[in-house]
Amino acid sequence: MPTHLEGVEPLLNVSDVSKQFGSLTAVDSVSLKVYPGEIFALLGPNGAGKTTLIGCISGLIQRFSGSIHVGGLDVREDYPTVRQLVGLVPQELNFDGFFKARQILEYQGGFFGVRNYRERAAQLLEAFSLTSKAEANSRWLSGGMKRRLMICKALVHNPALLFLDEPTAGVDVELRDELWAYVRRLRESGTTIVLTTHYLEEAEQLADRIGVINNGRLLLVERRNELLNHYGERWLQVTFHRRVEKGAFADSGCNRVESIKPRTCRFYFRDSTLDEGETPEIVPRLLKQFEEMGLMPLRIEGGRSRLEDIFRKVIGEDGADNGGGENE
Ligand SMILES: Nc1ncnc2c1ncn2[C@@H]1O[C@H](COP(=O)(O)OP(=O)(O)OP(=O)(O)O)[C@@H](O)[C@H]1O
Repeated sequence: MPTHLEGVEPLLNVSDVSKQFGSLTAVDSVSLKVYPGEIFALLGPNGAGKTTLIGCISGLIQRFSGSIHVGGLDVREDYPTVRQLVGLVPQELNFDGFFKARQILEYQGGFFGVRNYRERAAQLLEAFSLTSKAEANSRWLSGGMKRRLMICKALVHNPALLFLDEPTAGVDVELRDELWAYVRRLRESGTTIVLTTHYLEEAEQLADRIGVINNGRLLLVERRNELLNHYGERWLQVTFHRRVEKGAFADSGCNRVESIKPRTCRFYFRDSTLDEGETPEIVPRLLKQFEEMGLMPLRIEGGRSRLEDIFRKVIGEDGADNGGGENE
């Protein structure tokens, strides 16, 4: 459990859930807790089991083993109540393009028994900058507007927990940034969000915690910064005034050293500083070593591994554990 959430009841509690499709195990013994107010990203390659897991949680899939509770209620035994707590934005369009944007939201409100469904629809159209399109046939909306309308539709009944399945799949950079801004605003207004994504940058930008899923198994769940620090490395790339072999740095104390060019080496090290601006303690030691070796650094650049590198590492380790190696 994240330390800042100790004592807080999880909004979503998935316990040892498995789902088979014939001989295929799409979700394999997954346990997961999501706490109120979080953005949780479920990260995994195609076919990892993300959509199936969301289907089990949101009630679309009823036959699975294990248990799932939302707000303390069992998703199968208390389905009608749980359905009111959950909103789902699927990957594909889920409205009839011949209805107007306003109608889609009002009908959805009616379906969920929202008393003031007209006001609610108008409020959502306003919040998602769709008021001017309220009376437009939804099939004529732009791709970004359609995505926003799908989010509105999932929010009509004011769910506590919102699932976004691949919210920015196939959208351009501008629209992606716009959708991210909406997701952040939703969280600020108190909605707990679980999103699935292939886009590592999306998880890196939005999520408080990240779960990595592969072949139906949840391989790890960590706070974003901890994940970066645990699996990630920082590096320092130094261009010297003369050629130098990476072997010359065997005693540098780094995890590894790479030769980038004849005069340029990259030094990788683990670092526990969370703050990007902090200088890791190995840096002054390296600089001293360069001086002792008579090496003059002409150019120094720094960076840290991105979530993408980490994802490859975790999935690669999983492949190795399973005797695979496809991802290595
Ligand atoms: N109704 C179904 N019948 C049979 N197999 C299914 C069914 N739904 C999903 N699967 C299989 O279960 C596995 C997990 O699929 P799922 O859609 O959950 O993956 P995903 O992580 O959401 O993938 P993507 O990122 O491509 O959407 C896949 O091998 C898929 O083919």
